[in-house]
Amino acid sequence: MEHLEGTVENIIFHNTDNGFVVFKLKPANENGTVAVVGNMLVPLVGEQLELTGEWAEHARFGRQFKAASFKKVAPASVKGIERFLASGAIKGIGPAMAARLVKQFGLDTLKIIEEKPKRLQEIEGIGKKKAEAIHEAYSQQSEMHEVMLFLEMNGVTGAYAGKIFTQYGFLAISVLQENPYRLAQEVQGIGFRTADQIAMSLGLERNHEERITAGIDFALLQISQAGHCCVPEETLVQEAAKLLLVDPIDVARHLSFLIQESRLCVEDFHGMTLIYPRHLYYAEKRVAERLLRLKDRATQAPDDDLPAIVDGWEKQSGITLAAAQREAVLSSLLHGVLVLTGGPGTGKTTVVRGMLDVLENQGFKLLLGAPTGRAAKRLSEATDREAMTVHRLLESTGGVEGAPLFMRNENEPLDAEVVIIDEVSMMDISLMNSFLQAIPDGCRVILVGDVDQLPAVGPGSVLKDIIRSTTVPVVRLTEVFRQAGESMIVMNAHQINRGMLPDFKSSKDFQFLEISDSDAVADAIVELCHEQLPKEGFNVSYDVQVLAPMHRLVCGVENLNKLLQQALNPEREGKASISGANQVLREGDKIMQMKNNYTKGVYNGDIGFITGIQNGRVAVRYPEQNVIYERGEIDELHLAYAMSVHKSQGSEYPVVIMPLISGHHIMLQRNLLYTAVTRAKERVVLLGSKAALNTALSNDRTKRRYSLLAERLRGEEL
Ligand SMILES: Nc1ncnc2c1ncn2[C@@H]1O[C@H](COP(=O)(O)OP(=O)(O)OP(=O)(O)O)[C@@H](O)[C@H]1O
Repeated sequence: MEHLEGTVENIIFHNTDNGFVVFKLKPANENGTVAVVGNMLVPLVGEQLELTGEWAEHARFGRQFKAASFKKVAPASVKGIERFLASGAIKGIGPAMAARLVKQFGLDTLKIIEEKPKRLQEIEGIGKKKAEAIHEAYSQQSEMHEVMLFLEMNGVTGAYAGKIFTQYGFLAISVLQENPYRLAQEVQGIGFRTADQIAMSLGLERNHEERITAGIDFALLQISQAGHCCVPEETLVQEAAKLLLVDPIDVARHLSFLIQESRLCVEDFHGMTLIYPRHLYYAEKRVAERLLRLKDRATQAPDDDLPAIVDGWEKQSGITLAAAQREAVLSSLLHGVLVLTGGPGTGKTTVVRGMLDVLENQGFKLLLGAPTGRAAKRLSEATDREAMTVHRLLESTGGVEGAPLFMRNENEPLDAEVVIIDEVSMMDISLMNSFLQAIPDGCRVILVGDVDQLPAVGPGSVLKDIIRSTTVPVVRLTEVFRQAGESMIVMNAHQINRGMLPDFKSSKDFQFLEISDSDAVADAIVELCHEQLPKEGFNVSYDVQVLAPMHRLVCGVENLNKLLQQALNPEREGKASISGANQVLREGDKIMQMKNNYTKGVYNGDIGFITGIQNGRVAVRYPEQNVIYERGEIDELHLAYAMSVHKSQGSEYPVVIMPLISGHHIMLQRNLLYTAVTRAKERVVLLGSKAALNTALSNDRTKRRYSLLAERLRGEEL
């Protein structure tokens, strides 16, 4: 790290969203100026700064100083003070007035403005009112700078300082002194680790109770991000102690306190103490309560000869239902809650169509939904009826990640007598809770999904737990109705689901390209996308999806995206681009929205294309709408030439390409491969080693997620 001291000459560029600023600095004891870049509150012209950072060579702008942190030095010379005041920093003082002020008060000018504003009236043109106004404006400026200085001194640099100041304004110092961990809860973009770093530099004790609380919260957050609703007490204590570097006994003691205060929830189950974050505890409990209530409350169908209704439908549609399929349609007429599960080609769609027809015939008002836009679209196409995302169904009105706001809830329930949701394996416990709260008593709920798919990204294994509980009617379709010749993908998906080697020989619809070296696998994927598939008539942007088991390594999502971007949408004169976290986004790129943004109406997993980039703003075209992202929001976007299998859930693509390499062994699981393969409609190309394929096939130890939904549904003593 190097130091640089000097006076700010002028501001060249300033981005208000992320605090990025470029300015010219005149170094002390040197002629000329240098360019400084960094993330910080915009300095004032004439201000003297002490910067720490490093010199760098910019391809277009040449040598510049990249400032990591800065410290303000009060202008020490009369000239410095005059420049500072002349810069317009203080409302009411321009260059002429600045000159008069320093002429009169010299080095004491700032002190007089601050402490003896009455004396300002000694200057011609300054009356009582104006003197007060100058004093006021200066105090405000200095207060802000005091906050910035305080943050700087405590190791909070650039963008963070800006965010903290934006959130708390002049209260920032007291918030930080009281409980710096509030930042993790209240300031977007600041997590536990940053807040902890600030707290440590403020001298907070390792064992401080706010620190331990924050550590426990963070450990719980990580655990829920791994898919669990709750966690055994010992695991939580160990995790938090490791994170905080404190004695587990202290964590355990504090945990008991948090439970006593009802800030966390607890459940004892077979001698095991399970800890829940409050929202997940209530979500799980209410999902169970609601399902049990709705189960037996369905309004009866007007006709009572139910088998005759199904017979009538078979005749009219020309389809003879298999026994399980028939049972499913009948059950939809009988029960308040019904689960329909089965793999590809087992007739789920056929059965749903049957259910819709018979229920509609009985006069029931129906609604259809699915957790993602893509899945809703497919459901709508397959049933010739309107289908919406669950978020739209519930009339999402914003809110933030983890705390969405829905217009539809127990007070304002959905106007429906039957609601059918497809791809339910993707619904986490929170969304299921919001959904069930909006179902009026008497309304039927039909949950359709493939329980062998990967579970939801969010916490819980709702579909699996409901089935496991055996308290809700479940129809499981196992017979495959597609012929081998008709679809090798479906046949092979079932082979994979049974842990058996797929058939790669019979059709080019399902290929395995054996390549042992990871770099060669990555190259082959690019070649397929860039050369071969387009030659065969595929539109790679729309028809082909590369899925990877992991983010890391040569064949991980990140690297494949870089390689594919280079090949499919290379840099070109006149094509605008913008740098984000670990990626460059370019006009024409295929991108994915990475989290639910309720305000913009774009959701985790939505795919779009960048249509323009201007002044740090990115325009994206989604199938349903165009959306503008401000500079500070572009981290919500990620290149999507390649994506993780998890993110592909609920979508289907003509062609799926997936690397299978040993380096990804921790992620190679049967349900991951099964989920990937079942995304494809026309062709699957797997590339990699047989060993990796075998690992994926044989590993069916899908990690059990901690949840007590099944037990609650069974009414077990907890
Ligand atoms: N009882 C049946 N008799 C004859 N054909 C059937 C029957 N049930 C389903 N099929 C046929 O089997 C194929 C798969 O059915 P369907 O699309 O309903 O299954 P699915 O479970 O929704 O599959 P996917 O998830 O792959 O779309 C379709 O061509 C359908 O017409």
